[in-house]
Amino acid sequence: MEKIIVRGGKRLSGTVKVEGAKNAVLPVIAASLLASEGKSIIRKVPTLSDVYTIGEVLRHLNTDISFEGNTVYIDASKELKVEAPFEYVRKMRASVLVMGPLLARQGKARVALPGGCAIGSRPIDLHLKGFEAMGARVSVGNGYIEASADQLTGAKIYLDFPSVGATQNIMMAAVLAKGTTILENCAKEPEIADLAAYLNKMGAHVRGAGTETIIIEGVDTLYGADHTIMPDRIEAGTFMVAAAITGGNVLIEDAIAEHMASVIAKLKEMNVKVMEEENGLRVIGPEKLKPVDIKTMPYPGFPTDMQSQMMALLLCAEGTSVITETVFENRFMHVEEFRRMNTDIKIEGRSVIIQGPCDLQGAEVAATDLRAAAALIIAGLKADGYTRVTELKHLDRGYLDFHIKLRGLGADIERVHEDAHEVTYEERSIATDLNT
Ligand SMILES: CC(=O)N[C@H]1[C@@H](OP(=O)(O)OP(=O)(O)OC[C@H]2O[C@@H](n3ccc(=O)[nH]c3=O)[C@H](O)[C@@H]2O)O[C@H](CO)[C@@H](O)[C@@H]1O
Ligand SMILES: C=C(OP(=O)(O)O)C(=O)O
Repeated sequence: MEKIIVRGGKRLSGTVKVEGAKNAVLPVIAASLLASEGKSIIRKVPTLSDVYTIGEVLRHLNTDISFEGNTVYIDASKELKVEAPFEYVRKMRASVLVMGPLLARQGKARVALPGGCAIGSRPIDLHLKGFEAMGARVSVGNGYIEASADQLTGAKIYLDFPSVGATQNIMMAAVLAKGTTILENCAKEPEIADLAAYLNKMGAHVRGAGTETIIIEGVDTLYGADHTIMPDRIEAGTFMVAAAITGGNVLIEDAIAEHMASVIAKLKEMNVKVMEEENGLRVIGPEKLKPVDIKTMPYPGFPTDMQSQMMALLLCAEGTSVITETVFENRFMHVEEFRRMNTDIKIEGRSVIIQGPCDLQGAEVAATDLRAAAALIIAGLKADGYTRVTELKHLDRGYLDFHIKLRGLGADIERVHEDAHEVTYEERSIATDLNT
């Protein structure tokens, strides 16, 4: 078993660069299945375990995919298989994003039901309703969802909730449908606009991505395209919180302020200085943090993917803060782990009440999801003594070289095997690299 061991008390300073966004690259790689001609080149790809998993799914579906550093080459021109088995979907629910492209291109998709996960039940009914509205027959049986249609047709679709995944899956189905699709109340996350930009480079006609109405005119054929993935706004936000909790001074290179307005607003309300510089955002942590209330919401609201990291920061604020989680039904599993670090947190329904400032103490804690992993490490940066964080498979889904980047900023942190030798970058790459 691997652990990250962090000894609190160091102020972070220096520069850290963010990777391409995990939540942008997964749908973009899935969308590459739509190209029946030509090859795609995807740049600034973070080499995370989730990215290798979607790569395995594409290989299984009969595409040629290869990784060279941060660039991925995809040739999906051969006849595709249509089934994404449970072994992949179980590892990563975003595997369901191959459903829209397969249905659009092959007229059929069979994908294992994703089931719940550590943050809630996460159904995909809105994805399926969208496919049905475009004329697909959808059935569920033996743990699989099957959808088929000789030719999808454009439709007017209203999403009951602005689901990120449903917006992406329906968009990817609609680009090859006959006629026009109008998708209303859709998700407005920057990752949706990134996907639309890639689809348009492939020859699609998508307008309005990033607003609540997306209009898609179907085309007959899509082609491979060259696309650079947007910077990861959640990784950027995570380092902003890490800088703030240590009273540090850190430049987060490639962070885009426009993508992070809600996070920046809350940090400023807490007395953290956030300044836009030419190549990123500078964050300077204050002597004393002010408490704030936070409610997670779809974009441009406060992101649920920053909720646990902000909880770590609010533990150090002078007074009472309330966090309300409205996006996922059960994303407070990390509270029990924070309690092991001498904190005062109460859960009331969908809210937590945090009484700060806590005298954080290092402890052995287990990551419950990928953002919780980062949040526990961040708390460890401030805690007295050693914090040992286990279940690092979650961290590796979403953060590349997290401890190495923190150490570059001055943190006292290492990643070790149970037998206590430090895990090198090469060892981890060998363990996850699809090409070996
Ligand atoms: C790979 C990726 O990009 N993951 C992100 C994506 O997940 P994901 O696309 O799964 O998130 P959604 O926006 O779809 O889910 C939000 C809420 O809608 C519900 N829902 C969703 C679809 C559906 O058909 N029915 C339904 O009820 C979900 O259970 C959840 O409560 O957006 C989330 C919300 O910003 C982020 O936390 C995830 O990091
Ligand atoms: C919840 C997340 O991802 P996923 O939807 O892939 O589980 C996340 O990125 O915080």
